[in-house]
Amino acid sequence: MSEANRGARGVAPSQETELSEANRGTRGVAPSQETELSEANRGTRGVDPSQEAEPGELVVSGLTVRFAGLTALDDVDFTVAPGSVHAIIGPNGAGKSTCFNVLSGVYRASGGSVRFGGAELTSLPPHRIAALGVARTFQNIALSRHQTAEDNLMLGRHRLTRAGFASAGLRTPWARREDARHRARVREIARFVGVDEHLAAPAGTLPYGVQKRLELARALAMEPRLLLLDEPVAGMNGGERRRMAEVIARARADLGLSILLVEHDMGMVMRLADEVTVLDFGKRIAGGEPERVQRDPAVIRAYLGAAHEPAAPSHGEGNP
Ligand SMILES: Nc1ncnc2c1ncn2[C@@H]1O[C@H](COP(=O)(O)OP(=O)(O)OP(=O)(O)O)[C@@H](O)[C@H]1O
Repeated sequence: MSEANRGARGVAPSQETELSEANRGTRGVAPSQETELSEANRGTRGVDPSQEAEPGELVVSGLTVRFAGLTALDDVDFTVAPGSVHAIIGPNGAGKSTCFNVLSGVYRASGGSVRFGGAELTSLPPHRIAALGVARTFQNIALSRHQTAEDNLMLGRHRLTRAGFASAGLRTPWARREDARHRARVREIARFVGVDEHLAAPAGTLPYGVQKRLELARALAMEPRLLLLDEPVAGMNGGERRRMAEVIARARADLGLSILLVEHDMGMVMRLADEVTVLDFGKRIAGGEPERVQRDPAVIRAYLGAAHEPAAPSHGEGNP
């Protein structure tokens, strides 16, 4: 698959090497980052070492989220293997976005655990989770519309920037060199995602499909190890979908990222995912390889049920 990809996209090998080299260079090598990472790793709060996730592995166990009387996630388990694409699917209101919001620190879990590598994420705020190498995109585009595409990508590099506010503001030579380094990397990522020709344009003026790829580029600009993509092709036309799918496949193949994907487009899921977790009314009802999950009677029932309901069923009352 990776060979086929390489053939199809026509990226010169030198460019590819440069990208992965640069990626290796920036990812987790700066001493300040290392310290932060290992500190978070150390803060594993007395968990049995035998339950430690492998490096880069995401282990979700017993994850439960309650909102006043409504159980949005109910004892959900799944594991994302390092370097794999894992999709979370399910009818509307199944709990997919809630799951993402817990993983990225936006929502607090009511119970259960989310471990990434050695770190427990459920007690960490979003910026600490991002510092561990978890980046996300949103269902609705969340770019800074009036800033240029390039500046939006530079925002993604914020946590990797070591120049303090004062030296950056005073434009010391050191801060200028750092800025140039980040801008070079941003251009490289923009090329990788295919938005480099739009870098000077205000983000809000760009076509929808380009904005969605720009969001992905901003997440990549954080040099993540795990990418959370919330409906990356929602609202796109066929051509844009294919292009996005290709970029996601390359992010896994060339950058070695783990990718967790929430997506309604089953074609995308079948094409991209190594493994699928199916949620319905907050519960995990099936999981495994896409081909098998697609034929699972519980999954078919969940989707047909949703399609045949006059309105989305309410979770509140009947849920345990
Ligand atoms: N902040 C919140 N407060 C109260 N209820 C919420 C909140 N966020 C989500 N919910 C509820 O939790 C349930 C799961 O919602 P969620 O958005 O996670 O589902 P989803 O699978 O992402 O749906 P969709 O495919 O429509 O985006 C829904 O019943 C939703 O109304």
